[in-house]
Amino acid sequence: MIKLEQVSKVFAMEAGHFTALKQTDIRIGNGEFIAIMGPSGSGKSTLLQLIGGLDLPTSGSVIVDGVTLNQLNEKERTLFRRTKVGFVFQNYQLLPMMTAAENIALPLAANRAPKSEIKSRVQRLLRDVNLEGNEHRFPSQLSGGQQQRVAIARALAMKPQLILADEPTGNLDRKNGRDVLQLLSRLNKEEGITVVMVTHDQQAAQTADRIILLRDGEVVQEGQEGVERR
Ligand SMILES: Nc1ncnc2c1ncn2[C@@H]1O[C@H](COP(=O)(O)OP(=O)(O)OP(=O)(O)O)[C@@H](O)[C@H]1O
Repeated sequence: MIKLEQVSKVFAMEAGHFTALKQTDIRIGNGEFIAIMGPSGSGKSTLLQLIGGLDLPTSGSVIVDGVTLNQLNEKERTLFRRTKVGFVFQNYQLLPMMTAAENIALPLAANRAPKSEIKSRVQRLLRDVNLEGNEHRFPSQLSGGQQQRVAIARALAMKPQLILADEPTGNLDRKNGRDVLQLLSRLNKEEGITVVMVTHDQQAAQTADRIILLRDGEVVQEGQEGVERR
């Protein structure tokens, strides 16, 4: 369960302060697939960063599976991110000098998993995202959709129960976008992984169980409206 209680995020800037999130309360249950929507600048990415412990709220609490993230020290927060959350970004964020397999192996290597275990886990992950045979390719030798699937495999490496995806289909054409959404949906339905996805795309949002709509740092609508379960 993800709980945001009266969460505000204020950025200090030269010209003064900017409030990106205003005393926001949000609840997301385990196993939900949530789409976060809203106009540009409404606070979507800020919200995702707070849930993932990439940033801290100015006030209020972010609680993930009973752990209050703003009470963790830096080291504990890093461990939380590395072991509990899989991050997926619009621009994939793969390391260009590493092969698909090496990119997927990164979180396992960072966690000092034994080499043999890394090898078998990477093979399994490549299979899971339908990229067998591409392990030795570099990101530049893969399509956008394939790169995003490598990024999803990397996000899954530590077997997180939560995936946070910021515009995962934003750079993809329709077909590749659909494949990525189907993959996220399958992980959600079959593995019970909670997915929180920021998207501008109404059609992508239809994959979710529930849409949370933000405007000017506030939740303006939350619920099933317009959402068709596939
Ligand atoms: N580090 C920062 N310093 C100052 N202002 C910031 C910072 N990060 C975000 N903001 C501001 O907070 C507001 C919300 O940003 P955020 O990235 O969460 O919006 P968004 O809804 O994800 O937008 P988009 O759809 O364009 O990605 C924006 O006005 C942005 O300029």
